[in-house]
Amino acid sequence: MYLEAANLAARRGEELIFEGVSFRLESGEALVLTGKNGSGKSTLLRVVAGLLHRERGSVSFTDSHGNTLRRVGEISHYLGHRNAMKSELTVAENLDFWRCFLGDTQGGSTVSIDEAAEAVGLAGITQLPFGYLSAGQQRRFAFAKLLIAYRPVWILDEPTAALDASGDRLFAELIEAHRRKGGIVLAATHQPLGLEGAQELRMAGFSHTGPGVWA
Ligand SMILES: Nc1ncnc2c1ncn2[C@@H]1O[C@H](COP(=O)(O)OP(=O)(O)OP(=O)(O)O)[C@@H](O)[C@H]1O
Repeated sequence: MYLEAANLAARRGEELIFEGVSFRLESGEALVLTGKNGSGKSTLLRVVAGLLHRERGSVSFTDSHGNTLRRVGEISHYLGHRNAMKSELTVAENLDFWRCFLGDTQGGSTVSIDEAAEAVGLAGITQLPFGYLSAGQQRRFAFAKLLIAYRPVWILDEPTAALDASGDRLFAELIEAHRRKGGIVLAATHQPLGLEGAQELRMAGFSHTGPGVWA
């Protein structure tokens, strides 16, 4: 499997945010987007996920023969700045909603809601309303969403925001486990995620971004 972006450009309002962005990730690979506030990391993630219109270029998910498998939005998890959970529903109700909504994509394994809670270090509190939880606990359960429905591509925007040191390590281990099973990861971050052999794409805003942006 390959996740490929070719010559992408995106606009927010009247402004061209970046252009000429290309990358190609194979099963098991990770690409980390870095760069200052406003440099376009979230915009690029949302364009790849199909949540924002692209000005130019293409995004594809293909097999080794170049055949398009599915649209990227259908085979990816997108974890944005916001957790996309309802405060008044319990954690279990939120995760159950997401599992039904996302369905399952062939080719991988999933875990139960209780197992996902345990995997993010929060077993036993899934009956609490999501809104009762601390910011770090909420982020952990937002991440649990990635474990209950299989998607080969994980698109993560500041995944470790609000986490303590043990949460950082936990998320890194979960991401690495996903990669070992052939998953692909695209993540924006301001702090090192500690991902083995990850490539880096430094976003520099429109004036500097071009085909030679690989660090
Ligand atoms: N809805 C919007 N309408 C217009 N401009 C926007 C909108 N959202 C973002 N922008 C602009 O797009 C540019 C890139 O924003 P983006 O959120 O992609 O940056 P970022 O690198 O993810 O920043 P941060 O590190 O702060 O999260 C910024 O200049 C921002 O002001």
